[in-house]
Order: sequence, then structure tokens, then C-alpha cells
Amino acid sequence: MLPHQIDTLISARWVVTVDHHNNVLNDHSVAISQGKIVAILPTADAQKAFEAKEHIQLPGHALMPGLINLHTHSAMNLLRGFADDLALMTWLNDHIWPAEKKHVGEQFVYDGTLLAAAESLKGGVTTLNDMYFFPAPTAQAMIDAQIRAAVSVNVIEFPTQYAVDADDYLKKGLEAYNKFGDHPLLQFTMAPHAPYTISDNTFKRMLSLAEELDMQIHCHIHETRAEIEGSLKEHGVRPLERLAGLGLLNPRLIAVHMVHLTEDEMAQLAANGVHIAHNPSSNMKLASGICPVPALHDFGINVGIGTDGAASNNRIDMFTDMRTAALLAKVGTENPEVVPASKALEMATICGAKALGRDHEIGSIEVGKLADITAVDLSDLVCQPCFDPTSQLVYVAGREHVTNVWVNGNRVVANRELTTVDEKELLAKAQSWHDKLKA
Ligand SMILES: CSC[C@H]1O[C@@H](n2cnc3c(O)ncnc32)[C@H](O)[C@@H]1O
Ligand SMILES: [Zn+2]
Repeated sequence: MLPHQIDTLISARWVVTVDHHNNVLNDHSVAISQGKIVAILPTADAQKAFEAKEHIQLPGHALMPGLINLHTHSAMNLLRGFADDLALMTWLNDHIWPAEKKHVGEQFVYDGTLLAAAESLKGGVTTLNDMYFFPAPTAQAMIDAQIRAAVSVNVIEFPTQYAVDADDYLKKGLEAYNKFGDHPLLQFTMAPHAPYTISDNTFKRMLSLAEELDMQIHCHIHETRAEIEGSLKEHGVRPLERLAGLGLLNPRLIAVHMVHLTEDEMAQLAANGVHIAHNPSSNMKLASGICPVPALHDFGINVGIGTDGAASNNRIDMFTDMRTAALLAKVGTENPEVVPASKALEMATICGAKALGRDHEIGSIEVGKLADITAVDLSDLVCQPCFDPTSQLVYVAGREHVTNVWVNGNRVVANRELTTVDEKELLAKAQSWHDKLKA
């Protein structure tokens, strides 16, 4: 039989599939055609079966599904290190919101998002779930970098340089959705900022728009104790109870942070199929508290991992947050058995895909899925000896070990170099924003 023509064949020492059985395959190859994974088979057979336009041989590497960053504010890469070592509301009220008011416009968002996309791709991330102002330049930057992204139709109910009120935010968000919604790398979410910045009426409107347009809802919830105390004072109930009353608790909701939760609230989240985006580094840096991930898992709740923005983390590094999620869960419960390496890797990949409603397409290396793949060099000295590649990916390797990345079958990182973004130009832009912000 003649060999099958395909676009790309990637041969690696291990393929860490993150499929339903968490299969780890030795000396296997992944065949890619028209952006999709068409076969996964032993390398010895692959070379006979396929004739590839490009055959990438990666001895000593593990292939893993591209990482999915389930919560970030990409353009805030330009505010990295702008205000450190503060509690959330002081950080937002006294530093971040005034700076955003002054500086955030279309060019800021395009440049900052491109910077975040470049950092993410080099770090093995293939999907970003973004929440920020100016979704049109956000979408354009994601497309230019060729990263997969969920872009936000966002609302925060105070005037900014982007919009004056909820009507204006929604009008502008929906314009961006109408312009970019069909792009194969993009999906859109409804993103009400948080219960303390969104009125009941706006929550209801955003829920009904999410249902009409079949979007997920992306919202910060229960991030700090102060948020809960504020809601009790203003509304007489905790934020989650208020959102439940408005009909928000359903499988569309990606609830970001969820640090402070009662057992009853966890049962309610589970019963309603709510997804959670856990942001361990941001929660630690802002001293918000510890999200009870092992308890959420016991309730059967789907938990993905996010970095949050570069102003509160300050690394958009999913390798660090995947490892931190595992370690924080262990120390928080004084139980080393919770969140083992395989679970942490699932959280950073397939669980994020599920939260975005995309687990049939992305989040694992399986035949029929889109080819979003990250190659990690485990032959490095610091990764020796390797008894278990999954353990090595979570506890040992870092983003510096990422050598090649594919999104939709396109090789966006080749031998550690970005193929879609000019790094020199990007560095110059970052420097020029730094100078403006400092002045
Ligand atoms: C509507 S655009 C997003 C808005 O959120 C702000 N933000 C960034 N990080 C956090 C966080 O951890 N909690 C709450 N809000 C956050 C960002 O600065 C934008 O104003
Ligand atoms: Zn956030």
C-alpha cells in the first residue's frame, strides 16, 4: 500500500496523551493533516504508513496537549510589576484601575496581548481564556500570533476609556464578536467582571445574551473575604447566593478564583455543573487565600488552571501554575496524595477545554482532535533520570524546556523560536510602553 500523504509527522520519545485513560505512549508519532490529529502510532510503523511534508524528530522529548490558560488578562502584560505586594482592592482601586483609565486604549491592548500571546506560546500554552477591554484588538493580536483564544464581551460598570456604561460595553463587545466570531482560532465569552462591579440587571442581560449566542460566562467570584463581606452588607447575601438567584449558576459559568466557599456552596456548584478557574499564583501573591481544590474534586467539580494577569502573578507561565496548583493543594490539606501529577496535568489541559465547552476538540492528544501540541525536551540534565514523564512535566520541567508548539497544526514555535511574532519588534514596543507608564 502507498504511504498516506500528510502535512506533519512528529516523532517523540513519549506521547503524554491526557486521554480518558491517561495513556503515556513510548516511541510514538503523531500524524497531522489539515490541522487535525489523524493518527497516533508507533514510530516504526508511522514512517512506513505516512509520507509527511514535514517530519519532526524529537528524541528525548515528551509531546503533551497544549496548555490551556483558563483565566488571564492578556494586555496586562504591559503592567507586569507595575504594583506589587498589595491586597486585591488596594491594588485595583489605588493602582491598576487609575493606570488603566489613563493608558489603556486600542494600541495598548493590541501590543500587550501580542506580548502575552508570545510569552504563552513560548511557554507551551496554546489557548488563552482572556478577559479585558477592547476585544477587537485583542482578537487581532491573538490571530496575528496564531494562538487559540476565548475573547471577552466584557462589562465593568464604571466608565473607562473603552466604554461609558453597560449598554456601551455590550454594544462594543458584540461588534467585536460580529467581526471576529467566525475565526477558527477564536471563541467569545460573556465576561461580567465581578459581583461587586456588576448590577443584577446587567448580570441578567449577559446571561440571556450568553444563552442566545451560545457563549460561556467568564466572571471573577469569591476572590477575597472582603468581597463576601461587601456583598453581605450591600445585598444581604453572599455573592454566590445572589448569582444563584439571578440564574447564573449553570454549566456556562467559568467562576474564576472561588477561594472562599462553604460545603453547601460547593454542593450547589456541583449540582449546577459550574466550572472553576483556579489561579494559585495570583491568589498567593495577593494573599487572597487558598481555593479548596481537593474538596471541589471530591464534589466532582471541573477545575481548570489560570495564571490571571501579569500584574498579579507576574509570570504568564502555566508550567509554574500547574506545579503550584499541585503543591498548594497538598500543603493546604496536609495531604500529599491530593492533586497528583496526572491530575494537575489534566487541570491544565482537558479540564480547561471542558470549561470552555471545547473538550471534544482540544485538551488532549487524540485522533480527530485539533492539533494543539506542545513538545518538551526532557533530555536536559535537570530532568534526569526520568522514571515517569507525567511527573517530570509537572514537578521538574519548566517553560524553558518547551522547544516546539503547534496550534491547529501550525508550528508556531520551532526550535524555541516564535514563527509568527517578531520578538525584536515586540521588545521595542514593551520598552516604549514601559517608558510611557513610568512617565
Ligand atoms: C473588565 S476587564 C478586566 C478587569 O479586571 C481587572 N483585574 C485583573 N486582575 C483581577 C483580579 O484578580 N480580580 C479582579 N479584577 C482583576 C483588570 O485590571 C481589569 O480592570
Ligand atoms: Zn482576573
